[in-house]
Formats: sequence, C-alpha cells, structure tokens
Amino acid sequence: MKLDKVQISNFRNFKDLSFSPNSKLNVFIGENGTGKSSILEALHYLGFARSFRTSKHKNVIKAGESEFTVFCSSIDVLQKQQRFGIFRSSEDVCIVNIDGVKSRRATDLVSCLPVQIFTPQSSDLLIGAPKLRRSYLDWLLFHVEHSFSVDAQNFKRSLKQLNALYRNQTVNSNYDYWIDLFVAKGEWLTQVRTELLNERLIDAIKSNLADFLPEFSFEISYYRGWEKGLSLKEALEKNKEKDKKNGYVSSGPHKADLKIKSQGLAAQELLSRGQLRMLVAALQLAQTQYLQQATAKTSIFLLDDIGAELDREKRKVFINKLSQSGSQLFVTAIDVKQLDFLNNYNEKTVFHVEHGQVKEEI
Ligand SMILES: Nc1ncnc2c1ncn2[C@@H]1O[C@H](COP(=O)(O)OP(=O)(O)OP(=O)(O)O)[C@@H](O)[C@H]1O
Repeated sequence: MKLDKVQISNFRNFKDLSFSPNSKLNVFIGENGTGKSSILEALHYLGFARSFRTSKHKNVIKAGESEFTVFCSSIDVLQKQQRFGIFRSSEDVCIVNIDGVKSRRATDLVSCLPVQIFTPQSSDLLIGAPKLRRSYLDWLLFHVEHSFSVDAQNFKRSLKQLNALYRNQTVNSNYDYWIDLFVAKGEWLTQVRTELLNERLIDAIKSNLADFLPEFSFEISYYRGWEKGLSLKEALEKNKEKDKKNGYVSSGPHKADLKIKSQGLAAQELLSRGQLRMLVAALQLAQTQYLQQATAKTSIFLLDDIGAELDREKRKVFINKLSQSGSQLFVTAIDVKQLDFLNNYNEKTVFHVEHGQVKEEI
C-alpha cells in the first residue's frame, strides 16, 4: 500500500495542505515548530484513528476551527486505487471514509492502512507497561488474521464482564458463560500470539539485531499471563477467591508480556537509550517484514526525528532495511545533514516545511 496523494485540513498549524508522496522515501525538513511531526501525526490518524502525541483529539484541530480532515489516495500491489479519509470534530464526532462509503467505526479505516511509527518515545515499547508489548503483537495479528479483531473483542468483553461480576461480588448464573468465553478466547489469544512470536518473529528480530546490535545476544520469550503448569481454567479457579476480593481477574492473556533479555538482564536494564531505540527498530522492522510476507501488504512507516539518539551508521542501516522491506517511508529531520547518506537514494522526494506549507524540492 502506497499513498500517492495526501490532503490535510485544519490540523495543528496547517490550514490546507496537500502533497504527492514518493512511493518510496519522503523526507520532511524544517526548523523547530514548523509542523514536521504534525504531518506524521495526520498520517498516523489514517492508520490508528488517533494521534501518537495526545489522547485528546480536539487538541490537534487547528486553533479556532471546529474539525479536521485527513484524506489520502493509495495504490496497492495490483495497482488498485483507493481513497481513505478521517474527519473529527471538536464535538468528538468521528467519521471515516473508505472509497466514498462513510462509517463511524474507526476500525473500518484502521484495518485498511498498516501504518507504523518510530519516534524518540518508541523506547516506551521496552521500558513502558506490558500493554504496549501486547499491542505490538496484536497490531500484527490484527492486520494478518482476518478474524482477529472479532475474537479479540470477544475476549475483552468476557474480561470486562468478569471484572464487573467480581467487583460487584455478584457471581451469578452468567458467571459460567463468561468464564467459558474467557477461557476459550484467552487460550486462542495465547496460542496465536505464541505462534506469531515463536514461529515468525523471533528469527526476524534476531536477524535484524545481528545488524543493529551485533555486540549483544538476546533471548526473547512470551510470558502468557498465568502460572506455569496450570491451564487457564485451573488458574482462574485457583485465584477465584483472591480475584473476587480484589475485584478483577488476575490471570490470563491480558497480563501477558513479551520479555527480552541479554546477558541475563532485562534489555531495558542493560541497554543505552540509543541501543534501546535500535532494539525497537529491530522489533518494528520484523513486523513490517512479516506483514509483507503474510499479506503482500507493505507498511507506511513514519520516522519522526530520526536524528535523535541514533548515530549516522544506525540511521543508515535502519533506513536501508526499511527500504528493502518495501515500506513507504516518511522521515522528518531538522537538518538535511542528518540524512546526508540519503544522497545515494534516487527514489525520494524532499519536502521543506515552512509557514504552514510544504514545498517540494526540485
Ligand atoms: N491545535 C493547534 N492549532 C494551531 N497550531 C498548533 C496546534 N497545536 C500545535 N500547534 C503548533 O503547530 C506547530 C507544529 O508543531 P510540530 O510539533 O509539528 O513541529 P515540528 O516541526 O515537528 O517541531 P520540532 O522540530 O520542534 O519537533 C507548532 O508551532 C505548534 O505550536
């Protein structure tokens, strides 16, 4: 999937902006505060229906305006053209548009465009809560497995219902129904995540790490979220009284985690900030590579402030590998010098961002 036209209205400091991206590499250069990250943020709305910088949608609407829109057209591997858009108002109305068909379900849009983002905050994937690492696996499953979204929703629904029953101390006749659903979907979720990691991702991650951080060796494993040696049903039974007292379900794939160790230590305890970013880069690159293998879809990869904490050689390796994976890249930098190695790239477009506009370098 490659974007070939982007139109952004009333988004951050942009009134009306349109540009035609290069199918391979797009570089946005501009001084602080000119709007480089905002362009990536607008593209992020197409892939996630939300920002990567704020949870408050109204904050991205241009000051003094009451709604924003982001539109794009894209071409897939079969040269089929499609149009996508998202509209959000300050009243919190969200409408997505797929080839002229409007819907209020953001997932309709999100499932169409695989967008990935790499920013200076991406190390949160390793130092932040386990939820982020579960999302790392689930994002890929969502784009690769057709029924993932529905089954994962059913799992979430059963968890929510069980938590409510425990919280209200009302273990009634519905309890068995929700337990059965929770166990069935919980075991399925554990299985698909484990298979994805063990059979698809670990080798790809390690192969990327051999280029990114050759001085380390890593062990990558999945903690499924409940005690070893017990089935999920047995773990629920064992913890039932404690869970009722606490008002939530303490065992299950909602407590799972992706563990990455080196030299016997958790990676986040051992690696420097730049090294952590390279580890995240290896993880994200493996997502892109597998997405392409499994679906023939290529991702739209956003790299914000690529210069931060990555030395020239690491930036170069990362961008080279992303290009090889067929991703369409959108890269921001303050100074073109941070990206001088891109001079060898013939297929690229450089945009200069200034005064709420972008100018394509000729
Ligand atoms: N809702 C809004 N309405 C209008 N302008 C906004 C709004 N939100 C942010 N801005 C402004 O938009 C500009 C763009 O910010 P952005 O973070 O995209 O810049 P940047 O080029 O990525 O900067 P840096 O290089 O410092 O990271 C900033 O000047 C900011 O003050």
